[in-house]
Amino acid sequence: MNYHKYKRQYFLPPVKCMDWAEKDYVEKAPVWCSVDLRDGNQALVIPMNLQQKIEFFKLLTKIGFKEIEVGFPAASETEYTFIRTLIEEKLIPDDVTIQVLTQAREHIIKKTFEAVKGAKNVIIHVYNSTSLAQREQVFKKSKDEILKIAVKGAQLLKDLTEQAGENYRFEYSPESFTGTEPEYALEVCNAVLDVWKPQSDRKAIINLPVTVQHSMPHVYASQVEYICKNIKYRENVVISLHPHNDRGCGVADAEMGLLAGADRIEGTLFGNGERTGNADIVTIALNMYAQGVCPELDFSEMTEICEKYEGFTGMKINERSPYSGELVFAAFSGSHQDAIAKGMHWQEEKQPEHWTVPYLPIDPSDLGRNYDADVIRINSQSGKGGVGYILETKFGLNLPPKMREAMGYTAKAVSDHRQKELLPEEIFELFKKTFENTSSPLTVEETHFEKSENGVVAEIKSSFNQKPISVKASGNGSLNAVSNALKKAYGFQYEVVTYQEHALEKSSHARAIAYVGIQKPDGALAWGAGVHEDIIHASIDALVAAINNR
Ligand SMILES: CC(=O)SCCNC(=O)CCNC(=O)[C@H](O)C(C)(C)COP(=O)(O)OP(=O)(O)OC[C@H]1O[C@@H](n2cnc3c(N)ncnc32)[C@H](O)[C@@H]1OP(=O)(O)O
Ligand SMILES: CC(C)C(=O)C(=O)O
Ligand SMILES: [Mg+2]
Repeated sequence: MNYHKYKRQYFLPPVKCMDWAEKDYVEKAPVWCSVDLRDGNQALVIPMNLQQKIEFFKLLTKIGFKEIEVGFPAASETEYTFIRTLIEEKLIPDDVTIQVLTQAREHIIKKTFEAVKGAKNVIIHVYNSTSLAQREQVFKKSKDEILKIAVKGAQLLKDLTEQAGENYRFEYSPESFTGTEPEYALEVCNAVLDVWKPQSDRKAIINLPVTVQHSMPHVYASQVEYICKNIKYRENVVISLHPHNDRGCGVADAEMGLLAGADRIEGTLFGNGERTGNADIVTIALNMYAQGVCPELDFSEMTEICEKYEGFTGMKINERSPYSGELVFAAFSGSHQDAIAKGMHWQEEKQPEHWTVPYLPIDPSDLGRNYDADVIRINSQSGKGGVGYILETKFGLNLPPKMREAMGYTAKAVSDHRQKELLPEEIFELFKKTFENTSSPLTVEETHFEKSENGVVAEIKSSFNQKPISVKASGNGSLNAVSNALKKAYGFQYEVVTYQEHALEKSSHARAIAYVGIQKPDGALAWGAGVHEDIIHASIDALVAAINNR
């Protein structure tokens, strides 16, 4: 591959800007602006239709966005009609500002103003490209000429707003900022601001787009910090970021840009957007949330948000997409399941107010996700912790620790053999099939007990490999007496080393489950379980099943 073909296309600020490095997390939510609805930015193969856009807009307001870029009205009839519909049908909540994008060209700006007539809160966003590549190759204009395009556009926005007697807010983007010399981008932005003369009650937005990502995030942070420190009217200017994701660093650019002093983020749900997408607002917001900072957006109904988003856009959320993907809370590997199950118990008992459960950066239930379905999932990588957790939480079975281990290996082997995940019901069936076998080769058909001086005498009718036998033996309890009778009848050699029981249901007719572990002369363990309303019956079934499992 011919890497000589490429060179770095970004420019560092003329002075070192590193204050961002002193901060380690984003301390407060930025102003969020969703750019999910502008077709040019979304680059969907089939752009959304009017109804889908309206529903998407409603979803965005429900999540809590207060600024929403609703389109580029001069770009297409659908975008124009959508904006008109929002306004004419009064679908814009009073506390939501719509934003519209326009090139710095007179007829396009005029069409944009027509589109927003009658709207209460509007941001008119004007842009032109300032990068070296675009100046040389596309516009074929000098720095001064490019600056004049921006200033002319800014002036027209101001004039048309005054003529309309409106109070629209303005945004300017030096498009391709990341390929622009920072001092030149600053000069252009300052020239635009000199036209607008922003006030505290009508701040201007200067948006620094990562139109194409050319550098590591810390370079962008330095560029942003340079603009923040040197822009005129800083107190009346909102510094906004619009990172795309070409190097896979859209979220990192947004976060580091905020550390560098920015106030606002333009991005999209799940990082959709042209080419590799925009900064993913879901991730940025929930990264904050996971560090105890209120993101001021509500993703508590994530499953519904995902379904709607996929329906509107026709895009698919990747299973590994942070916080939202189907698999992002799933733990398959045994040690992780073990740690999560223990962590959740610890959380409940010791620290309900703070979440530190291993492997789960946030509590899945905060996003409406379900522990049973989403977290502990069983395949060949799973172990006793996960299998035990499923049996306990879904089916009320609290296995002795060593039996959990045996069940864990059984489930793992089946999953490995079938090369598929085992669902909770399949695990339960496997448990019953493996540990509740009271029919072959040993069966116990009848038991009678009498109290004796030292305990109990059991008389049993049983058969082993279809050979029936009746035998009597004593023991210190019923199970011990039956066990002694079976040893006497068939010469079995084992010791009962574990016996555990618990109720399965809460009613007065509750069935009980008994677990029996026996140890063979070679030290190996075998396990059985029995379920019955009578606990003695349950324990004998468990013993028989353990013997059958030797
Ligand atoms: C990174 C971004 O997301 S930028 C925004 C992306 N675009 C959108 O979202 C909307 C989609 N765009 C469109 O549909 C079309 O470009 C339209 C409707 C806006 C304009 O269409 P047209 O005028 O027919 O064509 P086109 O955009 O190719 O025009 C190019 C001309 O505009 C000039 N131009 C391009 N951008 C700008 C700008 N921001 N400001 C001023 N002039 C510009 C070009 O230099 C070129 O000039 P020339 O005719 O002298 O060569
Ligand atoms: C119009 C601008 C902000 C844009 O979408 C980009 O540069 O990516
Ligand atoms: Mg963009």
